[in-house]
Amino acid sequence: MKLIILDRDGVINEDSDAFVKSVEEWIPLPGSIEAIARLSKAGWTVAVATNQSGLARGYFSEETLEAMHRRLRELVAEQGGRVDLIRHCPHAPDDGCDCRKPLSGLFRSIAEHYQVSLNGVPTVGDSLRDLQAGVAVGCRPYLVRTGKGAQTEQKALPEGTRVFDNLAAVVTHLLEN
Ligand SMILES: O=P(O)(O)OC[C@@H](O)[C@H]1O[C@@H](OP(=O)(O)O)[C@@H](O)[C@@H](O)[C@@H]1O
Ligand SMILES: [Mg+2]
Ligand SMILES: [Zn+2]
Repeated sequence: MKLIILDRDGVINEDSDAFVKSVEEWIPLPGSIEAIARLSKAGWTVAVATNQSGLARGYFSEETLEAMHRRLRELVAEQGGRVDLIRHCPHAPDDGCDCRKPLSGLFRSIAEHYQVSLNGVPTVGDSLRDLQAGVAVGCRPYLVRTGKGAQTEQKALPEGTRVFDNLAAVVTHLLEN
C-alpha cells in the first residue's frame, strides 16, 4: 500500500505557540487540503500522527479535538480525498507515555492498524521530533518549511531528510517520482 504519515500542526494547518485550541483556530495551510486530496486520488492512504499535549494541559477537550478532525475530514472529502486514520498523543511531556513524538508509539499504532512495515513510508513534519519519531521505525523523512519548519531546518536533521516549502510541494514530488 502507498501509505504516508503526516504531522498535523504546521503541516496541514497553521500552528501557534499558544496551541491550536479550537475549530476556529484550526486554519488549513494554503494548498494542504488539496495536497491530501491529490494523494488520496492517486491511491495513497493518508494517516496523521500528532502530539496534542494541549489536552493534558487543559487547553481544549477531546470533543474539540474531534471537531477539528471532523473539519479536516470534511474539507478533504469536499476535494474528493480522504484522511484515513488520525492518531494523537494526548499526554503531557512529563507523563512518560510512549506515544509522544519523538517517541514512535503513534507510528507503531498506525503500522499495527494497517498490518504493514513502515520501512520507506514517507513522513512529513515541521518539527525535528516528527522526523525522529518516523525515522526510528524506518520512515523516509520530509521536512516542510511551514509551521516550525524554517527553524527546524537550521538544526541537525536525520540523514536523508528532504526539505520542501510546504506539503503541496512534497506531494507534487511524490506524485511525480
Ligand atoms: O505538530 P503536531 O505534533 O501536530 O502538534 C503540535 C501541537 O500539539 C503543539 O505542540 C506543542 O509542543 P509541546 O507539546 O508543548 O512540546 C507546541 O509546539 C505548540 O506550539 C503546538 O501547537
Ligand atoms: Mg507540527
Ligand atoms: Zn502519549
